[in-house]
Amino acid sequence: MTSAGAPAIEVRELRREYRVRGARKRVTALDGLSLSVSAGTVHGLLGPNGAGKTTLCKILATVLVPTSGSARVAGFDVERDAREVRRRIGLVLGGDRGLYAKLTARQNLEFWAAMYGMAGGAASIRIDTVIDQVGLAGVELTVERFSRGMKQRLHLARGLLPAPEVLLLDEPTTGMDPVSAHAFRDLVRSVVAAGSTVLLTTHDMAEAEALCTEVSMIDGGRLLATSTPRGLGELLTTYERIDVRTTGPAVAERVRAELETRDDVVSAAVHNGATVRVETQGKDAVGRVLSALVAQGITQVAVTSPSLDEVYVHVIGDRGMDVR
Ligand SMILES: Nc1ncnc2c1ncn2[C@@H]1O[C@H](COP(=O)(O)OP(=O)(O)OP(=O)(O)O)[C@@H](O)[C@H]1O
Repeated sequence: MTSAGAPAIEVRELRREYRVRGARKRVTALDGLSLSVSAGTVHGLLGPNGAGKTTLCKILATVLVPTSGSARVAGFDVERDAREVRRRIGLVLGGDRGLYAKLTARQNLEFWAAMYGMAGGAASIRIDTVIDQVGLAGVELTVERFSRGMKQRLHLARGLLPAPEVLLLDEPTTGMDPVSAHAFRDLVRSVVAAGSTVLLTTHDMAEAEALCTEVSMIDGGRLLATSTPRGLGELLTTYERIDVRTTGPAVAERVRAELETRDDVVSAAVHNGATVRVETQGKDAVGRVLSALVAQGITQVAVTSPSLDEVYVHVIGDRGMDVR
């Protein structure tokens, strides 16, 4: 295993162009991307369609080579040490790709185990373990009769089969119902608790917020920002939000007008007649505004931070959004 705290993934100035058949110009999928993922964490890659997320996963999995730049996984270079990288990763692309419809989950896994060079009793034990881990034990159906969620779990089982140090998950919960997605996230947490590192691409801000230690936002093949989900909110602006409950519209309007004149208040607006929504900005602004409210006898307040989807809209815009 990569030692805790050391980068499990290190990407430097990564560039990947695609030649498009019939067209003269090339598509730049990755445009000088640099990124570092600490071992033992879940790192989210968030970005709209075409941002370059899948291309990055494929390069890290040694399926594609970079046009320029470098990438290391578990300390090994994806080009020079591709074999070493392959022994340490699991790639889960999702969808129907790579699943054998006429086989059961176990038969699919037996096939892949053979592909990984696993054989005999050790392979059988490992298959039992991963089938159990993803909740497919006892399912005798062939894959053609699987739900979307079951297929995703089988994909994950395949990714887990070689007990990877680094697991690359490309939109693993797309199309899953909320219950399956919740169970899937618990499973990812257990994989990380057991010592692996997970890189997860997603359009789903709620997923990134629930699961990721850090999130990188990418767009146009470039890194826009990396931070904790909460830190990204602070990076955008240091604001926090206070919802002030008043006794009625007249009081709400008076409170709004007073707050609006303050330097540490970005905006104050009346919602639903009696609630004033206040956006504050700056260090300790919330504390000062709360003190001013209490001095006026107002104590019904709730303080919240911006959610990741609000940050996403500010940083990237509303392209490719999938806010659930
Ligand atoms: N095989 C290919 N040939 C030509 N262009 C490609 C190829 N694969 C990807 N691209 C282009 O490269 C860019 C990045 O695509 P990529 O699939 O990596 O993005 P993504 O962030 O994973 O998008 P999505 O969320 O839609 O999966 C896009 O402009 C895409 O059209």
